[in-house]
Amino acid sequence: MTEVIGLSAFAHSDLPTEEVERQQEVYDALTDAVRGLVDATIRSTVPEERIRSVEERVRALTEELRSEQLPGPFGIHYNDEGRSWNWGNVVVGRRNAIAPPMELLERPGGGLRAQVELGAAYEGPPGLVHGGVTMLLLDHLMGEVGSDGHRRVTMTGTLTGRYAAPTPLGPVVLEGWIAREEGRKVFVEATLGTPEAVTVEAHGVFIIPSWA
Ligand SMILES: CC(C)(COP(=O)(O)OP(=O)(O)OC[C@H]1O[C@@H](n2cnc3c(N)ncnc32)[C@H](O)[C@@H]1OP(=O)(O)O)[C@@H](O)C(=O)NCCC(=O)NCCSC(=O)Cc1ccccc1
Repeated sequence: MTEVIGLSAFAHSDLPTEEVERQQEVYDALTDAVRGLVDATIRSTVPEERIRSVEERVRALTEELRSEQLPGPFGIHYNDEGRSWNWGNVVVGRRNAIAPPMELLERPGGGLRAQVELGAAYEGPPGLVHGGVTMLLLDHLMGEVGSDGHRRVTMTGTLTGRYAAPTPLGPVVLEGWIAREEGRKVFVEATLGTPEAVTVEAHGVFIIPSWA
């Protein structure tokens, strides 16, 4: 059953959490393999004729996966045990090879933190993380912070960032916290950087929508 709330589609599922976890392991392995393929596609130096042969085999694998597929995006699924899974999400999706993926952890003192490894697929300026990617990760983390443990829905209203220094590809750390709240507005602050230094500071107004 799919329930449409505001702009989002949430699908109720009868899958028990144990089965969700089992399936997640299966897809984690596939997604990790595809992520490796993305990185290898960028960095491979094998001769051109081998590239053509790999292309044919990748197309065949894609056809095999497409033989049975959803009519649209994955959406957010949830069961009666309170487990939800958004495996298509561009930042945290366990079946999305574009997602690093980012795993969210509790931040001491409140809010959330995360550590991700950003490789060649996230490059903007040479050797550096694309500025849009850093804001993508920050937006997601800050949205989750604003939701206060999924207690409420929040959507990004306004997001601003200050790029204080370039972010090299490699390990990246993020943290975000609620600065204050005014009615339906949740003011969230966050930082992103290397394990040694903050490179981006972000401020966001996350809104609890009128329809929520
Ligand atoms: C929902 C809303 C943002 C606001 O609509 P309504 O509910 O009708 O709001 P209403 O007009 O009743 O004003 C209430 C109060 O709020 C204020 N205010 C209003 N707007 C803004 C503003 N832009 N910026 C700042 N403040 C604003 C307004 O002045 C008023 O303040 P007041 O009480 O007078 O002091 C709507 O414009 C929308 O859907 N925009 C698209 C959002 C979208 O697509 N975002 C991207 C996808 S989410 C994502 O990717 C991240 C994510 C990841 C993971 C997890 C979670 C998140």
